[in-house]
Amino acid sequence: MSRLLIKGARLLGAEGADLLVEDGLIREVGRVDATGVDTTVDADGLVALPGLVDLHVHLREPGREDAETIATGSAAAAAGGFTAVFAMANTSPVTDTAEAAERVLDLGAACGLTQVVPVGAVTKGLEGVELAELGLMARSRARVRVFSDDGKCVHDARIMRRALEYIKPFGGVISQHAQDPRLADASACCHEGEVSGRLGLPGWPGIAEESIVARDVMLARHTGSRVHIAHVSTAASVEVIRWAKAQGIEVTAEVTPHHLALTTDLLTGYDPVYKVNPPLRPAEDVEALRQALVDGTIDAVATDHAPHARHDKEHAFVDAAFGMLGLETALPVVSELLVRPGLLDWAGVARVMSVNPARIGQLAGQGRPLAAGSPANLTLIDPDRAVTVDAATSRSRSRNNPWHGRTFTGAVVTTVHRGRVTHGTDHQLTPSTATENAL
Ligand SMILES: NC(=O)N[C@@H](CC(=O)O)C(=O)O
Ligand SMILES: [Zn+2]
Ligand SMILES: [Zn+2]
Repeated sequence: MSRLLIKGARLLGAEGADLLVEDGLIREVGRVDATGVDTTVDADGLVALPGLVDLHVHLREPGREDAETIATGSAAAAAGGFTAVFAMANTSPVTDTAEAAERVLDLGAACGLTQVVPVGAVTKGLEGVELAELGLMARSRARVRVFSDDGKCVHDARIMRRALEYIKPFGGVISQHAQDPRLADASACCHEGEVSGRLGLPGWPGIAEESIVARDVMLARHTGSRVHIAHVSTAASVEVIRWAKAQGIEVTAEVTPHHLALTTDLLTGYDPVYKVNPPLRPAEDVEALRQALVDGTIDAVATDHAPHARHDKEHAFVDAAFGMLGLETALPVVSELLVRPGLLDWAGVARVMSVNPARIGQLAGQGRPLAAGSPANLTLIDPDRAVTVDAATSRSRSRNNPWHGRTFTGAVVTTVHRGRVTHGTDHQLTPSTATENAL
């Protein structure tokens, strides 16, 4: 059995410690004797976090392998420090059956770079009319717990209510893409306000999100079941979620790195790389989202990694596809934006990027403390390393990266998934068996 030694990592709340990894588990933490070890990772000065977990990615397989595959998306995830990702159901065909979910699970396992967890559709074909096979997906080998029609809103209140009732017995959760299709239709592509007026772009008003968030927290209260709000983007959505949590309603929420950092005025150049759903919002919303993440109203950072092929993205703004890449840049953005200014410490990052998303998505082997007996899913971070984003070197098959050319301080150095190094700088590993482990 291969034995991996991680030497001198900064564990949360502690100084340098060694971690001995064997058979996919953390065996020892503290001062570890290096004899009989196959590979050593020098983690001097690096922060060790439980492996990052992303509740919201689009891997495009099956159906749009020209934009991303489970293999390229998994590689991007590993490079970004993620040991688990939830793959949204808006593929072609849609993940709306047990077989489809198992296929995604198996393709992910075959890659072995990160845990690929299929999200099940709420409605057949994401059409919003008939419930998908929620129970069969839950009972399948894929053990689906997160259901979402993401890309579309479950806008019919009766369907949403039935879905919440159905998933309650097995502790499932509905991740809602909150967009009232009447208040923000398919053409809406810019925050409705001064900028959309000036640019002549169809407006996507905050109320289209907030009204669904308000309805869904009431449905969660009524059913006693769990709702998760995907990519929250406005201050008023945050207010509703804060109120709902104070009532004890079972609601959780995520925010993307781009909604924490980027604002509407970036659209003035009509660059489609900034076209995303929900749209980038004004600075007041961005500020409210940061505060909500820091005070726990928003539980998690999720990337909504949304790769698109050039021929879908490089169009006039109104015609381009919605979405941007996120897996490889999430940790650097969070480090730069929240950790360096002192808004969040590394324990806070572990909470919003690992512990909470693992809990929301019901993943037993993820988001666990780095202690003896835990599965060896972990991420080593250099908090002082500067990285300049180069869209051309992405592991993703797509290039729609809104951070191209930006420099962030804080970088993922090594990712360990089930005891194997899935991402790492070669020179960090001792030469003897480095190649065997460094995929
Ligand atoms: N976020 C996006 O702009 N696009 C997502 C769909 C979604 O998350 O709603 C996609 O699938 O491309
Ligand atoms: Zn969405
Ligand atoms: Zn999405």
